[in-house]
Order: sequence, then structure tokens, then C-alpha cells
Amino acid sequence: MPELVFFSGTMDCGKSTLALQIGHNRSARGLKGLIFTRDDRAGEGKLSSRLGLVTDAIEARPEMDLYAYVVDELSQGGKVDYVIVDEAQFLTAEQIDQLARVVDDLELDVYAFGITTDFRTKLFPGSQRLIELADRIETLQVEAMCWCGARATHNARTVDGRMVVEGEQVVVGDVNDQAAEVGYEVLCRRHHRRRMTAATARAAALSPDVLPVPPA
Ligand SMILES: Nc1ncnc2c1ncn2[C@@H]1O[C@H](COP(=O)(O)OP(=O)(O)O)[C@@H](O)[C@H]1O
Ligand SMILES: Cc1cn([C@H]2C[C@H](O)[C@@H](COP(=O)(O)O)O2)c(=O)[nH]c1=O
Repeated sequence: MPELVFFSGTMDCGKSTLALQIGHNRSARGLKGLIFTRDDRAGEGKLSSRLGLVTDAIEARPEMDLYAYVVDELSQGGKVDYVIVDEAQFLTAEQIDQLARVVDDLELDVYAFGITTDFRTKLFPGSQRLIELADRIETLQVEAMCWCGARATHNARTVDGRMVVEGEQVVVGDVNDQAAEVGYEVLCRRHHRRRMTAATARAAALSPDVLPVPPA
């Protein structure tokens, strides 16, 4: 039975790597997939992993009808056995409905990869619709970690090194990019709530207020 599967997790937990692996294993068996993405860090029409692998992909612009695209491909004699979508959080709710239609009417598996919540802990529209419609939601097994060692469950945004909780929902960026004005860091919920990034935790540990006081 074909499925709409949502592989979700924080930033930097291996989603794009898994997307590339699923595509690789299927193409090794002669299957042909369509790969969509939107706003990958590597640029337009690319699906890239931090492990260094990158592949060409179809840029899923907001106005694009993904169901119609797959139907067009098939009616022009193209072979499509499955569909992969990376950065699925950026898709519109309508586009997720179109993906569900690809599964139900064209009987193709659709594997969607994305983060669920933004830097304010609010759902992205694409992720919300995937949670509503997916046959299966898979949490990535390689867990990203907060600086405290706990499993990272939330994505924080930093601007000039300081964690922020207001701003545009979409700003393409990366974790561990010291040079960028806007950066990201994955945190556990406790430290996201306290707005405590690795840098602020380090600064607090060095502050005289929390240094052990020697006995008088
Ligand atoms: N130098 C490295 N050696 C081993 N694994 C790495 C290295 N750099 C990144 N990774 C792995 O790649 C993961 C990020 O993969 P990626 O597919 O880009 O994540 P996502 O798409 O979820 O943001 C990291 O969690 C880590 O497991
Ligand atoms: C939390 C958050 C992230 N983004 C952007 C930053 C990256 O470009 C992508 C996530 O990519 P990854 O492969 O999962 O690392 O999303 C954003 O625009 N807004 C946010 O709140």
C-alpha cells in the first residue's frame, strides 16, 4: 500500500542524508524518483546533506502544483516510482494535499522530510498539514543533542549570537555557522524555554555570580 511518510526531527538530525539514502537505494534497484525541495542551503534545485552529498532536485515553488507535475511527467512517458520531498516544512498546506493525492490517486510512495516547528516553537504550515495527513510519522533515530547533553527537540534562532523569539518564520540558515548574522542551534525544551544557548550557558558559567565562593 503506498504511503505518505513524514520523516521529522530538529535541524541537523540527518533528514537530508536519509532522503539521499532512500533515493540511492531505490535507484540502485532501477526505480526512478522525483526529488523536490525548497530553499535548500546549497541553492536552488539542490538537495544537500551536511555529510557532503548533494543531488539535483526540482525546486517546489509556492505556486507549483505537485500533483499536476507528477501527472505531467507520467503522461509524457516518464517513469515515476516514488517521490521525495526535502524541506517539506516550507511547502504550502495545499501542496501537502497534492502529495496526499499523489499517494491515493497515482499510488506512489511519497517520503517527506522536514522540521516540525520553527524558532518560536510554532508549527510550519507544511509540517502541520503533514501531521494531519501522513500515513506515518517517523522520528529520526540519530538524535541531535542540546549543549547540556539532552536530546534536542527544538530549534533556536540567533541573531548576532543572541537567541531571538520574534522575526520572519523563514530565514534560510545553518547551525554552527559563526560567520552568519542569523544562525540556528538545536536545544532541549528546557533550554529553549530559558533561552539558553551554548554561548549564554558558557558566559553564565564564567560569570563571577556563579563562581564558587572560597570560604572566608
Ligand atoms: N563530519 C561529520 N562526520 C560524521 N557525521 C556528520 C559530520 N557532519 C555531519 N554529520 C552528520 O550529519 C547530520 C546532519 O545531516 P543532514 O542530513 O544535513 O541533517 P538535516 O537534513 O536533518 O538538517 C548530523 O546530525 C551528523 O549526524
Ligand atoms: C528553525 C527554523 C529553520 N529555518 C530554516 C533554516 C534552514 O534553512 C532550514 C532547515 O534545514 P535543515 O536541513 O533541517 O537543517 O529551515 C527557518 O527558516 N525558520 C526557522 O524557524
